[in-house]
Amino acid sequence: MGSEETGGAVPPAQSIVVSSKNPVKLGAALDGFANMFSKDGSRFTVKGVSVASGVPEQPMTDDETLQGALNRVQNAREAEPEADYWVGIEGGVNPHRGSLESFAWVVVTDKTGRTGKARTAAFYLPEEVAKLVRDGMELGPADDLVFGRQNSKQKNGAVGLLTDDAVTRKDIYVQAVTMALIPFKNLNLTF
Ligand SMILES: O=P(O)(O)OP(=O)(O)OP(=O)(O)OC[C@H]1O[C@@H](n2cnc3c(O)ncnc32)[C@H](O)[C@@H]1O
Repeated sequence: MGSEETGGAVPPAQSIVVSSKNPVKLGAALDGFANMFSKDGSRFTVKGVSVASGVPEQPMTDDETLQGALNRVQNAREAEPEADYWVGIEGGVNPHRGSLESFAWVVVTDKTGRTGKARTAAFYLPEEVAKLVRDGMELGPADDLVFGRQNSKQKNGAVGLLTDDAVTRKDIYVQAVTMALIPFKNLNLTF
């Protein structure tokens, strides 16, 4: 029975602030929260803010990438203190057995300080892209150069280009946002 039928008030939407203006990250945050909480009847709004990551534009290790996501959450909270949740998403690469793997870290925090972290699935970059990144180019522009695209980082991303959209950048980010919300779904457990 819906709340209108019972005469109950519809609970207000909860606000999510994402520390980026990249539509891939905003869409992934909204879909991740909906995956985890829409069955509970929760509704969400999302807003993006541009904040510093505090790490290089192209994080080059797993730890640097996680640090960027943590810094973004902190900076988003300072910029928009009235939100219910803050989400930091940082894309990065990491050297692995002679190749470069690509992935992102997601960090979510709420007003109480409860925090969840998750890493996306990782995939290996082709040498044509990896060489440009090792030489100092960001992954987004390197993809655009190798694949002849424009602003692919705000569209299907490297993984979308490499899989012909069987898996997109947003797909792997949605899954990681959902997993980063595990501590918010299991309030009786310790994380
Ligand atoms: O505006 P922001 O939030 O910074 O969004 P961004 O797309 O630039 O993303 P990041 O700073 O998190 O990522 C650092 C760089 O790595 C790139 N990157 C990371 N993961 C990627 C992916 O899956 N596909 C394409 N580019 C990716 C990204 O485009 C940047 O050039």
